Amino acid sequence: MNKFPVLEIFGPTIQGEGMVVGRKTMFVRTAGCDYSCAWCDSAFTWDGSAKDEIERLTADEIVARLKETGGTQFDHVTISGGNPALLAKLDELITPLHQQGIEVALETQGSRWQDWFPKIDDLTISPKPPSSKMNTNWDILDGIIQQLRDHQRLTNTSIKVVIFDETDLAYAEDVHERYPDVAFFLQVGNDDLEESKPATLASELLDKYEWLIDQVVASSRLNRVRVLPQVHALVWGNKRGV
Ligand SMILES: C[S@@+](CC[C@H](N)C(=O)[O-])C[C@H]1O[C@@H](n2cnc3c(N)ncnc32)[C@H](O)[C@@H]1O
Ligand SMILES: Nc1nc2[nH]cc(C(=O)O)c2c(=O)[nH]1
Ligand code: SF4
Ligand SMILES: [Mg+2]
Repeated sequence: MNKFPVLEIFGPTIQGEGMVVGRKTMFVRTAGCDYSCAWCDSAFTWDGSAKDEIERLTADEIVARLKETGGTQFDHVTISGGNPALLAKLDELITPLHQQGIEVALETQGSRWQDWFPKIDDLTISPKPPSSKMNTNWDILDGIIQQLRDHQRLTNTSIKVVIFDETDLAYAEDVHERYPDVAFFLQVGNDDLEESKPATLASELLDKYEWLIDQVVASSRLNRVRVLPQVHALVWGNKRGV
C-alpha cells in the first residue's frame, strides 16, 4: 500500500474557510508543496522546519488515526497541506472514507490535476494572487476547471482567492470573470503570522475584513461572490492544529 507524507491529523474542529465554512470536520495535513507563497500560513509543510514531524502513513493508518483522534464525533474530513494534489494515489484514502459515510473536502491551489478530484465532495481551488509571488499557470487551471465541468462536478467546487491588496483584488476579478460559473470566495489575508495573542490578531483581521468588504461592495466585477475571514484565525489566532 502507498504511504502518504502526513504532518498533522487534528479535529474535530470547524472548517474555518470558504465554501463549507462552519462545517464540523477533521483535518489531514499532508507535507510538501510545489509553491512557496510569500505569506503561507502553513509554511512548515514545505520549508523543512517540521521535517522531523512528517510521518509516512498508509490510507488505513490515516483512517485509524482519524478515528483515534476524532472518535465517533465526525462525518467529514478535510485534506489540506502543503499541496495534497501532489499525491497521485490519494483515492486510496478517499474511497474508504466514503464507504464509511464520511464526506471528503480538499484544499489545493490549482497547479495540478488528479484523476480523483471528481470524487471530492467539497473541492476548494485557491489560485494565488500577485502578493504570493507565485505565477498562475492558466493552461493548467483552465484544464482543471474544464475537467470538473466535464465530470459535472462544478457544484462541488469553489474558487477561493486570498486578498492582501488592490493588485490581488484585480487578480480576483480576472479569475472570477474567467470562471463565472464557479462559486467564488474572497478571503482575508493574514499578514501577521507571528502574532501570538488571538485577540490582537482578531482585531487586525476584522479591520482587514472591513476593508475587503468595502472593496468588494465597490466593485462591479465582483457581484456573485462571498467575502469571508478565516474564522479559525479569529477564534484561535495563529495556533497550529485547530
Ligand atoms: C495552507 S493552504 C494549503 C492548501 C493549498 N496549498 C492551497 O494553498 O490552496 C490552505 C489555504 O490557506 C490559505 N492561506 C495560506 N496562507 C494564508 C494567509 N496568510 N492568509 C489567508 N489565507 C491563507 C491558502 O490560500 C489556502 O486557501
Ligand atoms: N479550522 C481550520 N480551517 C481551515 N480551513 C482551511 C485550513 C487549511 O489550513 O487548509 C484550515 C485550518 O487549518 N483550520
Ligand atoms: S500553495 Fe498553499 S501550502 Fe503551498 S505555499 Fe501556497 S499557501 Fe502554502
Ligand atoms: Mg490554514
